[in-house]
Amino acid sequence: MSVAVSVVHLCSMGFSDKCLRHAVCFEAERAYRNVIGRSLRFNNFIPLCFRSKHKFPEKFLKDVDGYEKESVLIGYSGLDGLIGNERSREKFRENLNGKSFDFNATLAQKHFPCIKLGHFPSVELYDGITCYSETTESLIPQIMEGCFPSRIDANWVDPNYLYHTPDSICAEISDTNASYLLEEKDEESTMNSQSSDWKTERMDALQSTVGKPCSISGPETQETDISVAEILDKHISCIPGLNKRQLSQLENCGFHTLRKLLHHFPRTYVDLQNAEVEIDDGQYLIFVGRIMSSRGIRASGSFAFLEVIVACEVADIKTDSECIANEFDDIRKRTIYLHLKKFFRGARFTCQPFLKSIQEKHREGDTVCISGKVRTMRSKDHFEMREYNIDVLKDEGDSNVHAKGRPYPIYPSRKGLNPEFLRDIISRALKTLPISLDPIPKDVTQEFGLVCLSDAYIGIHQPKSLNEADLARRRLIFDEFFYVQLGRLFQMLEGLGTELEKDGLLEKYTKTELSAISMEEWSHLTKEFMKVLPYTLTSSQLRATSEIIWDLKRPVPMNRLLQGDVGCGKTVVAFLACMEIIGLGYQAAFMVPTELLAIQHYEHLLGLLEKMELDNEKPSVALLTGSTPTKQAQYIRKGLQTGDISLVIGTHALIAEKVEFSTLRIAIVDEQHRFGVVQRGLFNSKLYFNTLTSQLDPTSSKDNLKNDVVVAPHVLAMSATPIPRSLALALYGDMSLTQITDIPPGRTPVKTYIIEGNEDGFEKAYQMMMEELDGGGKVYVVYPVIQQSEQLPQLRAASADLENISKRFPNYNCGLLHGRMKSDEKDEALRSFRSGQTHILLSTQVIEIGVDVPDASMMVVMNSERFGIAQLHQLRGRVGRGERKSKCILLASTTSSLKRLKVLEKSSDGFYLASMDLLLRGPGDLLGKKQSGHIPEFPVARLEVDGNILQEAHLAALKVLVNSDDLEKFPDLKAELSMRQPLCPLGD
Ligand SMILES: Nc1ncnc2c1ncn2[C@@H]1O[C@H](COP(=O)(O)OP(=O)(O)OP(=O)(O)O)[C@@H](O)[C@H]1O
Repeated sequence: MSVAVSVVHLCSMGFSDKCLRHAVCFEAERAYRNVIGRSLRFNNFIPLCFRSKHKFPEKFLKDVDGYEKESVLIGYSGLDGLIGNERSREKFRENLNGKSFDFNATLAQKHFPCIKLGHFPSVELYDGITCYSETTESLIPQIMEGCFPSRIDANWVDPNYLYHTPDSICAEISDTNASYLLEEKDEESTMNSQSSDWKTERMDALQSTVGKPCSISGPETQETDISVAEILDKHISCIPGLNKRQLSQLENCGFHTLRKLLHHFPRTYVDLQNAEVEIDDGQYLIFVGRIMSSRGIRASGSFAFLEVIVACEVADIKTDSECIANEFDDIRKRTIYLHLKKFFRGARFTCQPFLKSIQEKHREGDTVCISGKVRTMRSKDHFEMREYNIDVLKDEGDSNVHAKGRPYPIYPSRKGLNPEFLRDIISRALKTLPISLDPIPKDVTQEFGLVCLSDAYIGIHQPKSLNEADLARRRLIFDEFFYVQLGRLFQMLEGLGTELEKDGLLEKYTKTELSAISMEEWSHLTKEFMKVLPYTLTSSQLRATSEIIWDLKRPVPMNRLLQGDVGCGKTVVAFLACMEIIGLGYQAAFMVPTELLAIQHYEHLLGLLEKMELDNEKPSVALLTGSTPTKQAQYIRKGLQTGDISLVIGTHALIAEKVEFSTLRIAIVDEQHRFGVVQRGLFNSKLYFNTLTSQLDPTSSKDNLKNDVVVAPHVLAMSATPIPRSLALALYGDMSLTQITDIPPGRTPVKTYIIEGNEDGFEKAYQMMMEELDGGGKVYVVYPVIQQSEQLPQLRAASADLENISKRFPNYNCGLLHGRMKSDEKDEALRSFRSGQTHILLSTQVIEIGVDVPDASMMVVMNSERFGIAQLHQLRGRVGRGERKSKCILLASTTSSLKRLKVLEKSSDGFYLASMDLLLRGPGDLLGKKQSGHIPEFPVARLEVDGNILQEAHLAALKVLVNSDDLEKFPDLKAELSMRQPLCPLGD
């Protein structure tokens, strides 16, 4: 007989002789440690066996009181493992006497009120002959068919565990999962072609998950009568084998549902076979090794540190050629030692208990995967790492980890959850997913080349290759964008009354040519302005202008992002938009992040306007910055208030409280990512407010009143850098995205040279500078700092180098430009450079933003290792803006950075370089870690890299809505959408 005994928490099984025979569920409240054997944990069915006849369990249960809860996996294959104590073991055998034992549960309950009784039919688990997969299948439905009392229901032990020894449990779980999920699949097969066994098993698991049958017919169909949302939002208790403690642990970490758990993505993958790499000082590398020691060391009364030493075997570089000769057999290895260090300042960190606790976090002998930046130490083969991630791996020899060469997922930690435990739980959660689970209609996923959702989850958590992980990642990013787009468009459609209006809106989005306006319909002023441009617009510029003007003619305020690579000509598009607004009789404001840029735009515009023949219609333009003299600023503000000034270009000064407009109709924000969200918001909303108050002010000129003036201004944001927040805004449906994709004709890519900053390198750079100057070019020399510093003597400084460069190039004039100069000095420096008075401009990165000197043809960047790739791309964009062939020399003073910078030699594509920048920042940051590229709504997507997926997601959302604008045809999708983007009424 088997009895279901509830001793408050978990569950266990009955057994006969040394084999497990029966499942018996019980729950036990307390843990018990160190009574029998070293690792006997918890409530291992002791009370079951002896309660009435033996002193031992009584003692055992008594001792249990006062012990804290302990995590439980019952992993004893028989009595020997269970009872370490020889005497107890004998007694136990005597008692069993070959038969099933009896246990007086009622008596036990009386004695121990914590014991609760329930009934549970005997279940054959394992008789040593039946194969596990068969039993698994037969078990799950039986178990789940409501025969459990409800509390126990959620906590049954996964039968898979019951015949494992504790040490092998983790390995086995993953092993079974791996074979379950991957091995049965043909290496060549696609993610959709799982074997039928696998399918059946997943279906069974699903059945156990949702408690009702489903009708998944295979990858070709995705019909289930259970919605995807219903499956994904199931409580995690549906994952087989979780005990109460694990459940509450997971819940405490926010993993309440399958979805939450499955969305805990690996932060990176390690190819453990290639973790042995060439070591270069200053690089981010990944190693696998074994912990040699872990010590908490008190260095002084207020300073302590933790030092963990890890020994790793790496390929011996000197013998590389021999290695190749011997193929893989004889690769010579050497051992290197990584010293992982963490420092603690403060007296409280120097006490022994603290030091002991930190050193005990790492166990000697553990195999670990470490990623971080290495620094060489004095002793040979010793490296220091101060910023690192450390993950304990399964046994290095484990075939799962090493031999198969699969990417090994590394999870970000969550409230101290053991990553190994997380990996296993996720792996079990994956089993519960049905095949081809996907709320997005199949034709959409096919059209956009996406893997189905369930495969994406498997691919991200258990990829067979990095390619598979990448496909999965792409799908998950797509979803992140798709549901936002779908939600916004859906809300917009909901807000429209008639079908006609809905069709109109969808048409606008689907046929973008309808949302542009032909040039003939531009205002007279805009057309006149076009005539004075010294060049013809590129097709991208034309399309962008047409789209913007189309929006400007609508009563609804535009909210648009104009994105284009450095030097593609965004400014002129913005000027044309201003002309259109002014031509319609309104005002425009143009905000830029630096005074230098404001002046540049102002002068550029004045130059163009001067050429216009229409004297009466010429717009009045003003410049308003922090340095504008008070009187003049007052005058300008008055002009804006009365409407005498139709266009103002300025810096943050434009958002000052005092600035009011008469009829502001467009607010342009250049290099918008340079402004904070608050500043931009202030600009947009404040202008609106001021427009209103001006209108309500009885003293303001009546002539300036427009009927529709109480409308927020149109907003046009511009950015060269595909920066996250701006694109994120573009995502929210109400902000549209316009991209300039081509560059003005006649431009040649800037030729880039990466040169080591040693004596020879400088000599070479100076020589090239001389050639350029002699050929009539102008040169920027960019420095990381203004003044030499004692702390960083290796850095070249702009001010300090002025004399040196002037001496070097006696026939040419040098200028200096940096942020600490006064506004007029800066302006003068740039003006001289532009006019050709100075030929060499020594500058800091102030020139990075928007500075436009079209005939500047060469840039030399000192200590370029101090700049990011994306930043160097922006800097480099200051040259090559005219027809003259341009060069950029990046002098790098560390050898290790030369490799990193090489990417700039090869590419001038801003998006690509942004993505390389991310990759080069370190291997640990690819997924799931919040950093500059992340915003909370998009945990996987890197907006600066994944912008193209955004566009696709937008099209897909439209496609779905064109098919069914109320989503009634796609109930699954609607349910999923309401989970991800609650469908609240328009105007939330
Ligand atoms: N269609 C065109 N043909 C030739 N030259 C052009 C064209 N459009 C713009 N330009 C010139 O290209 C240069 C760069 O233009 P602009 O400053 O507008 O670029 P941008 O996109 O704002 O770049 P950045 O992001 O670096 O500020 C300017 O000198 C401008 O006069």
